[in-house]
Formats: sequence, C-alpha cells, structure tokens
Amino acid sequence: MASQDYKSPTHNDFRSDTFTTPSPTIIQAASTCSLGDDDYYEDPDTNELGAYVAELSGKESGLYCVSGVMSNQIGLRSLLYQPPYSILCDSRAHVYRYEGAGLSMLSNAMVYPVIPSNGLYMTLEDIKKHIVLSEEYYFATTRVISLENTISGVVVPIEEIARICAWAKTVGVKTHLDGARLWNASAATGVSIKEYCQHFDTVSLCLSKGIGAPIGSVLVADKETIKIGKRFRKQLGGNLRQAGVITSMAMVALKMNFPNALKYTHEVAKEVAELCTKNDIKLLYPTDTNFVWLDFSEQPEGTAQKFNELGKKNGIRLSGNRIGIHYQISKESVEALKRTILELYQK
Ligand SMILES: Cc1ncc(COP(=O)(O)O)c(C=O)c1O
Ligand SMILES: C[C@@H](O)[C@H](N)C(=O)O
Repeated sequence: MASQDYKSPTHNDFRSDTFTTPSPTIIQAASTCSLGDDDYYEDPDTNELGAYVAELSGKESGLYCVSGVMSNQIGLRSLLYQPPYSILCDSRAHVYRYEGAGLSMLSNAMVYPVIPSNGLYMTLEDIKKHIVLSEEYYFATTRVISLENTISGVVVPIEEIARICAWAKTVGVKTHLDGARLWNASAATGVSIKEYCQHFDTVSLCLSKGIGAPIGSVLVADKETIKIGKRFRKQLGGNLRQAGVITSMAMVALKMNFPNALKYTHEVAKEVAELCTKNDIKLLYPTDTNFVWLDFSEQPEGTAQKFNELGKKNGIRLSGNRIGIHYQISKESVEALKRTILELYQK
C-alpha cells in the first residue's frame, strides 16, 4: 500500500524506514496548523499531539521532541539522580551505539551493554547476570534498565517485558523503553501501545520513521517525570516556537498510518524473507516486522558493497545487510530488490 496520493522520492530506498517522506496530505496539515509558542507550551496542535500519544500509551503526559535521540536522552536523564550511576541496555541499543555518546556526555552515565544470550533480545536472566545493584563506593550502581522494542526489527515479547520491569521495580531500578518502532511491535502482535508502555517509567515513541511524519518523537511518562524532562529539553535547545507547523503534520501521519501502513510493510518484509528462505539464503534475525537482515557472516569480504552496487544498478538504495521496508516503497522497487538479492547470491 504505497501512499496512494503520491509517489515518494524514496519509493526505492531500503536503507531505513527513516526515509519516509511527508505526502501532500501530510504537508497540507501545516497550512491550517496552530501557531502558538511551544516554549510557553501554548501551541494547541503540539499540546494535542502530546496528549494524544500520552493517551495511546496510557501515560499522564507527552513531550514533543524533535528527534528520537532527543526523546531517548531526555527520558533517560530524567530518571537519573546524583552520579555515579549506570544504565544497562542491549549491546546493540540505539541509546548506547548511535546517539553520539549522549549517555556519557549528557547524563554522565556509565553503560553496561549486554549481549543477549538468545541473540535476539535481553531476558531477565541476562539482566540479572550483568546489573550492578550494590551501593558500595567501588561501583556505578545501575539506576535504569533501557529496553528497545522492536530491536533490529525483532519484537520483544510482552511477557519478557513484564518480567523484566516487574523485577526492576522490586530492586528499585527504573525502566526506559526506546520505542522508536513500538508502533511496529503493536501492529505485528496486536498488543496495544498502552499494554507495552504500562511497564515502563519513560517511553520514547518516534513519529518520523514508519509512521511517516517528517520530524519528531514524543516522550511519554507521568507528569512529574515530564516536568523534569522539560528542563532537559530546554537545555538541549529542544523548545520550539511555532511547533504546530511540524506537529500538525505528525498528527495526520500518525492517524493515517498506524497500524495499517505498518502492517503492509511487515507483509512486504515477510514476502522478501520467504524468497530468501526458498532460495536457501540465510537470514540473521527473524523477520518479525519491517526489517529483513541478510546474514553475510559466511559471505566473502566485500559482499555488502557488492550488494549496494547491484542495488544501484537495479535502481534501488541499499545499506548493507539490513533491508528496511517503509510504506512508501513501491511494488517495482520490491521486485528490483528481489532481483538484486538473487543476483547477489547467483540464484
Ligand atoms: C531504535 C532507534 N531509536 C532511536 C532512533 C533515533 O531517532 P532519530 O533518528 O529521530 O533521532 C533511531 C533512529 O532513527 C532508532 O533506530
Ligand atoms: C542508523 C539509525 O540511527 C537509524 N535510526 C536507522 O535505524 O536507520
């Protein structure tokens, strides 16, 4: 279901779902947006978006942030007091690997990265093995467990989330969810955003990926934590003036695309995964949502580069072994992708 009212310039871009572009319908929202000053929290469209996402998540309050990095870093910082302290997360976590070392520079936090024993997502057993609960002066006591769902496109089971967060509460550790693609987890499992979010103290929800908004994320939490987060957003220069220009578009995108546009991307991803399986092409992770991961570990050096070049020849954009499907990917691009994969493996 590529967006019916327009063909995105990124209809052939499989590098990531961050490449969704606002359709005319989404852009149109900006022409009738409210123009309040969001530094005074007086912009109706921005307040409405925060309240709407908070309602979906079952949290008291939502704070609009201009990026997922900002909402993650504010969410985590708002749960931390008096360093030294540590945050425990998956060794692949975005908050640890791809946010400019924000945890060490903005939060002065140590990070304990954990390689999940099942290779897919951290379990409570993994966490218990690596968490530091001692208050002894030797240690940076773990104050927050940060999960990511989906992680590498894999859905973390709600049962595991419930176990981890319930246990964290018993030992006085806070929990954050990087829910950049929680929309995808919900669309894939039918578990509501609210059911996922109820377990966490803070949740960051991106609107600029599969949802298709041009900019932004929303951090949701209780009122007190969001009040603390507002100070950190101000410090980061994240308080906008007439934010309605972009939050109006985000609201339209969210209402238009969740969950059906995401379900479509999951169907396409499964179709590509099935082609691989049928041709004995190994995948690195299960295709739970909108990412297909080719396993290049047994392929010759330079396979990723060769894949990108073959893609370019076939008119599509690739970025190594991770294939990202977004709702604006065209059918002809999917066919070109399939041809490219079969060419790469000489099938
Ligand atoms: C899992 C995850 N969290 C957070 C982010 C950060 O979002 P943004 O690029 O909007 O800062 C990304 C990247 O897009 C991501 O993949
Ligand atoms: C690379 C990373 O920052 C981005 N979030 C992506 O998944 O494409």
